[in-house]
Amino acid sequence: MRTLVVTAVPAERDAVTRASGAFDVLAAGVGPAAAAAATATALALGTYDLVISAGIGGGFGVPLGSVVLADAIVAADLGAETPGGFVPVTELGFGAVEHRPPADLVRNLADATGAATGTVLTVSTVTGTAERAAALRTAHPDAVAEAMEGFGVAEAAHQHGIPALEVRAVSNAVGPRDRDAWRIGDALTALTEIFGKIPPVLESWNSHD
Ligand SMILES: O=C(O)c1cccc(C(=O)CC[C@H]2O[C@@H](n3cnc4c(=O)[nH]cnc43)[C@H](O)[C@@H]2O)c1
Repeated sequence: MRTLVVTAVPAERDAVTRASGAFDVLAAGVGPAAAAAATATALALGTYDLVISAGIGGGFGVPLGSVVLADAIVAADLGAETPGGFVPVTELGFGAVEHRPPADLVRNLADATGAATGTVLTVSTVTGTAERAAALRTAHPDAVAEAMEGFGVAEAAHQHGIPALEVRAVSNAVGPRDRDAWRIGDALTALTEIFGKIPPVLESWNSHD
């Protein structure tokens, strides 16, 4: 199985490559557009069976330095503001706001790594207030993390007919901006640890499906 891992920045790419040589790893840039463009370009080669969006992220009620796996990858701010509140593009008759990774693979990975599972939100703006964090929690009660690239990677993968996963190591809590509280080093270490455990799970998933 050939797996492409898409990170935002070189530090995340290096955290993954330190763990294993089993992946092709690409640092695509920050945000869903850069992630989608780079992923689609790489997938056009036609050589990949799986794509993983990976990096650091903000956690909803999960410990800093822990890792979460997406069972749903959701574009949280793709829609329209209306007097009645936010309306996702799907309710306007367009596109998609959610991609679902293969459930059995997510379960196998969670069992092997101890990672928590849940919805991982993709946002174009890092949440920086308690009010916005509360609104996201209300709209997405199953959310465990937010980041900025997963939906772009998953959308590109979907358009190529390839499954996508999202793996986020939690560097900060989603909420009021507190840059000093971010634990980026711990999150990158956690990213390396989990990617060391992923290859055998992918191999056994591949051989059974
Ligand atoms: O505000 C700052 O000073 C600051 C310093 C370092 C990094 C940032 C980022 O915004 C990094 C965005 C980057 O990391 C992912 N990420 C990490 N935590 C979050 C979050 O709570 N919400 C959204 N994205 C997050 C994201 O995927 C980007 O690749 C800011």
